[in-house]
This record gives sequence, C-alpha cells and structure tokens, in this order.
Amino acid sequence: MGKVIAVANQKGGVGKTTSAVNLSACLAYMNHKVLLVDIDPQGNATSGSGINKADMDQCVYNVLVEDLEAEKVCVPTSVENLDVIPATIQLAGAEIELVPTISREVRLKKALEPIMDRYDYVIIDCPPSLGLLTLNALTASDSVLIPVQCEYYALEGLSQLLNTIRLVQKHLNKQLTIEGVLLTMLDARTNLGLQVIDEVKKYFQDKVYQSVVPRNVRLGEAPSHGQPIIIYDPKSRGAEVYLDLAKEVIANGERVRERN
Ligand SMILES: Nc1ncnc2c1ncn2[C@@H]1O[C@H](COP(=O)(O)OP(=O)(O)OP(=O)(O)O)[C@@H](O)[C@H]1O
Ligand SMILES: [Mg+2]
Repeated sequence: MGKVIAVANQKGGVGKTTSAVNLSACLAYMNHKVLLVDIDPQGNATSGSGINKADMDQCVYNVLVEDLEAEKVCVPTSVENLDVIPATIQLAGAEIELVPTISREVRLKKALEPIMDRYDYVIIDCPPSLGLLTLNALTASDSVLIPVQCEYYALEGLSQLLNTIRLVQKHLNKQLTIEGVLLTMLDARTNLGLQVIDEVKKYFQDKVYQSVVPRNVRLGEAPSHGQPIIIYDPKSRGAEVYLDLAKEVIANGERVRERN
C-alpha cells in the first residue's frame, strides 16, 4: 500500500508545487511507482509535469464532485513510473460545490482507495489555503510535508497550519503525522536565509530535512518546459537537492516501519 504525502502550506509561493512535482519525479526516477495528485485549481503541478490542461475534459474536479473513478482521470507522464491526476480551473468551483455534500472532507481519500495498491507514493499538491480542498488532502494523507521559504516571516502563519493539522488529527484522520519541514529558496549569500534556517530548526527540530533547496534558476525554468528538474537539467543543483530529499523521505519511511 502506498504512502500518501500532502504538500501543504497556506502561504502562497513557498515552493509547494515545485517540491511536489520534483519529489514525485525523483521518487519515480528511483524506481518507485508514484502518483502526483493536483488539487490546486491553478493546475501548476499538472502543467509542470508536462500535461496540457487544454486537452483535459475531465480532472480531479469530476472525481471530487461527481464521483468519477480516479483511474479514469489518471494520466501517465513522460517520466517513467510517474502518473498524474490533473487539475484544471474547473476545480475552482469545487471549494463551494462540496460544501453541502455528504462526507465532503473524505472524498479524495475514498476516491484514491481503489488505486492505492498500484503506487508506492502518492504526493498531493495543495492550494494556498486551508479550505475544503486542503482538508480533503490532509484527510487522505499519512503525513504532511511543509515547504517553508527561507525569508523573513517564514514562520508566520504556520501556527494556523499546525492548528488545522491538529483538528484533522482529532476529527478526520488520527494517523496524520508531519512528514517533514522543507526549507526552500535559500539564498546562501544572505545572512537572513541562514537565520531563518536556525529559527525553523529551533521550532521543528528533527522534523527539518537536511536537504535545503537553494534558489536555483533551472528550478524556476523547468515548469515552463513541462519538465521536472531531473529531466530538464539533471546536473543542476536543484536536481541534486530534490534527489537528496527523495532519499530522506524514503529513509524516514523505513525508520518508521522499523519502529512499528
Ligand atoms: N528553489 C527555487 N529556485 C528558483 N525558483 C523557484 C524555486 N522554488 C520555486 N520557484 C519558483 O517560485 C515560484 C513559486 O513556487 P511554487 O509554484 O512551487 O510555489 P507554491 O507554494 O506552489 O505556490 P502557490 O501557493 O501559488 O501554489 C514559481 O515560479 C517557481 O518556479
Ligand atoms: Mg502551487
């Protein structure tokens, strides 16, 4: 049975999609079967993994709102072992349309159940909000990976996210844990970035990944070519760091299995 990891932070532009796409592609590159689920109406994880949104007449919206089987919208990517459940702008309506529906927070979890045994990892890219779409992701997940941008105000707003995680643990998904905190977009030339790393480590301690994602031009360019960094520029620093992150995620999973 695959492990489900939500990539979440309600703050916008902190590197959620970049991390979801590239962690997924690196896990797939390391021979794991991976499903990337885009539940952000912006659909950036969809286009970033090379899927043309204009070609899609169905997406995760139809799964969440109309009970379409997840496998009907699952598409392979040009990366071996990596499938995507895409999102298009149609999903923007779901946040409101789901409000009156039964079990509105468990729709994604239920939809993924029939295809879970096909994958080693399911990575969910969340929108920058703590609404019903993110709640669906947290309810469907074993753990949450939290990207934190190395900038002033980095920790601001995180208490809201942690609070939501606690509420989900209490009411919807007891199993949910914090997978890890990923520092992103570090500009190593500034002291500020290093200060933020210290501060985040003080707060989250051993939950912070050793891998820290630098600001890297190639990482910023890759989405416009519809390619994960491991394909776009496998020798770049960005590719190296996301491969290291994938190794940490795998190793952490093995440690947890040994403990249980
Ligand atoms: N390490 C990096 N180096 C350079 N550019 C980056 C890096 N990480 C992300 N970016 C760029 O920064 C922008 C925001 O990143 P991204 O889309 O991953 O954030 P997000 O948290 O998913 O945003 P949103 O909240 O809108 O969904 C994008 O243009 C992305 O290409
Ligand atoms: Mg995003």
